[in-house]
Amino acid sequence: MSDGRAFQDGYPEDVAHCYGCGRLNEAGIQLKSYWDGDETVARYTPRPEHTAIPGYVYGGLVASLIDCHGTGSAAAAGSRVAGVDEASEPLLRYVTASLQVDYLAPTPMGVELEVRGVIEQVKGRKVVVEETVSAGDAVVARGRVVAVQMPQTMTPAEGPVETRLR
Ligand SMILES: CCCCCCCCCC(=O)SCCNC(=O)CCNC(=O)[C@H](O)C(C)(C)COP(=O)(O)OP(=O)(O)OC[C@H]1O[C@@H](n2cnc3c(N)ncnc32)[C@H](O)[C@@H]1OP(=O)(O)O
Repeated sequence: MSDGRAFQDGYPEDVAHCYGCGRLNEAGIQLKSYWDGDETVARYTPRPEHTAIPGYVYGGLVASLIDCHGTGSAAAAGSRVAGVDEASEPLLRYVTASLQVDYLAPTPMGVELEVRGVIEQVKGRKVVVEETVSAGDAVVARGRVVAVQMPQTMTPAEGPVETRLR
């Protein structure tokens, strides 16, 4: 895994509040994604409140990991193509247009999950990312995210962060 700045640490401050990946959302997951060669990777250990049935992870959490690793991977890949310095400059902003998830096996609690992304396409404002979620040697979910660069019209809400997070 790459050292250095996570993709999400490169999000501009006014869009760093996402529940899944915003570094400024103290109640959130704060997922961190990195390059690993041509692929992308994130690791996360679910918390007790992410339980579906005792011992197993809620599918919505698995979907969130795929969602936010996908948009993070899109931000990194799209920014790279656009010539943004990923180590120091703010990354381009991408939002989820489409999120597909296939649950292949129950996801156990108490295990660090690994999310891997492969950049399938960078085309104009769109990036497509294919992903897997693994628990140890077992692939527990597959996913696909279509991310689109945030339109200029989708501006962050005004007011203090506490208000915007409500
Ligand atoms: C870096 C900071 C990032 C911080 C945010 C992290 C976000 C974390 C993940 C999220 O939770 S984001 C919140 C959930 N997502 C939204 O609220 C997005 C709501 N949807 C929209 O605002 C618009 O539909 C969207 C911006 C996604 C697309 O509208 P556009 O008018 O900009 O897209 P356009 O029609 O120009 O299409 C651009 C390309 O995307 C494709 N596309 C658009 N919507 C699609 C869709 N739903 N499925 C598949 N492809 C889609 C479209 O076909 C086209 O591909 P091609 O260039 O190949 O023709």
